[in-house]
Amino acid sequence: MATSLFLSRHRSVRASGVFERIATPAAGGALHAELARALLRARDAGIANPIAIGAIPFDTTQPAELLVPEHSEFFNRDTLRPLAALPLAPVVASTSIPGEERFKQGVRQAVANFAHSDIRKAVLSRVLEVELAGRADPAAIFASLAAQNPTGFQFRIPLSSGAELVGVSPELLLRKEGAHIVSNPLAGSARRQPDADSDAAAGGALLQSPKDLREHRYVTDDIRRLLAPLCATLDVPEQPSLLSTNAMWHLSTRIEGTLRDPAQTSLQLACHLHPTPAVCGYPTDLARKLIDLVEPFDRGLFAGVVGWCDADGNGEWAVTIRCGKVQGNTIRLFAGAGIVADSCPDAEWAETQGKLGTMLRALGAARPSASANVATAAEAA
Ligand SMILES: C=C(O[C@@H]1C=C(C(=O)O)C=C[C@H]1O)C(=O)O
Repeated sequence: MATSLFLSRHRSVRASGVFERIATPAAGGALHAELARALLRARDAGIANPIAIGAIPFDTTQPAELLVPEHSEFFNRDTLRPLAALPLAPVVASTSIPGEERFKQGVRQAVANFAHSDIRKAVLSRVLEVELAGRADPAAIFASLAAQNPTGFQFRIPLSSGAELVGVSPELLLRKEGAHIVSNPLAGSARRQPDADSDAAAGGALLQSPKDLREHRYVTDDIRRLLAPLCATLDVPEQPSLLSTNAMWHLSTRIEGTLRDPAQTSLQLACHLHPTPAVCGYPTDLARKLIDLVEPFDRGLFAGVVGWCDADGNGEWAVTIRCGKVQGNTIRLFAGAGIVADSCPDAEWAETQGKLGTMLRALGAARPSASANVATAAEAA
């Protein structure tokens, strides 16, 4: 059984061995009691500081992919030696589902829908099925991804099917330490540019873009609505700031709060917020229905939640984006974009291309962007 990894500027975790797997779906809430019992069993079995690590799917009625490992250790990411580059089989083919025309048609369909419904935002995504000449090695992909993306949340989660989830998310859904919580939603995006001046201009334009500011606002308003009743203090900055990855600029808001009742676990709180309008839309239930109608594939773990939680409920959960599911010779990559009334199909397609660039570059299948060399990447939280 491969190692599970979740790297963060905060605390990084490495876990191995399977004490128990937990597949109870997050919807309905039974998962949290089940997890608490599993962590108690682990402690009774002699595991000193048991944790759970893994992922929750976008659709929370689907099985969770959590495990309580036999061994886990926390470490400081900065002290990690750079992972040695491992040989990667070359990419031989890639197929988008849906294809370009069908995706743009979906954007038009969503925009038309807004005029006749209460939906204000829907996040539409696509899959890129990438086939390699040989076995897709998750360790090699992770090493390449970590070397190219030193910030954000790098993760490697072995799944019950034998596949692996690998990615680097820039988006913190929820971190909890005692009563202190932080969430750092992202929404509203622009592609990084190859030369420094146009790159800075693209970031500056994003910060002023009414369309992107609106897209972002749906997310922060919804997170405020969900967290305010649970918090004694809650700070939601009025204006977003910029966060950059190697491929994208994002509008970003760091939300911080103090819980009234610190007994809620980080996973309970993450599930309370999930899915935010950053990956689903607004209002949530209507947007989810529209996504079901328009997207011709199952998101699975994409746009879900990935991270870890300890027996005191402390932990950190990122939004499962900029990722792929690795199995055999293939890796299934995912990317989405928030659609609002003034969205343009060409620009939304280009946004998903930009987002796919992070994983494609790790696979050696995209030109390295000059912007990847700009050492300004801010970091979530
Ligand atoms: C859905 C994705 O990203 C989400 C959507 C964003 C947007 O629409 O601007 C930005 C960051 C993420 O919250 C993705 O990367 O696939």
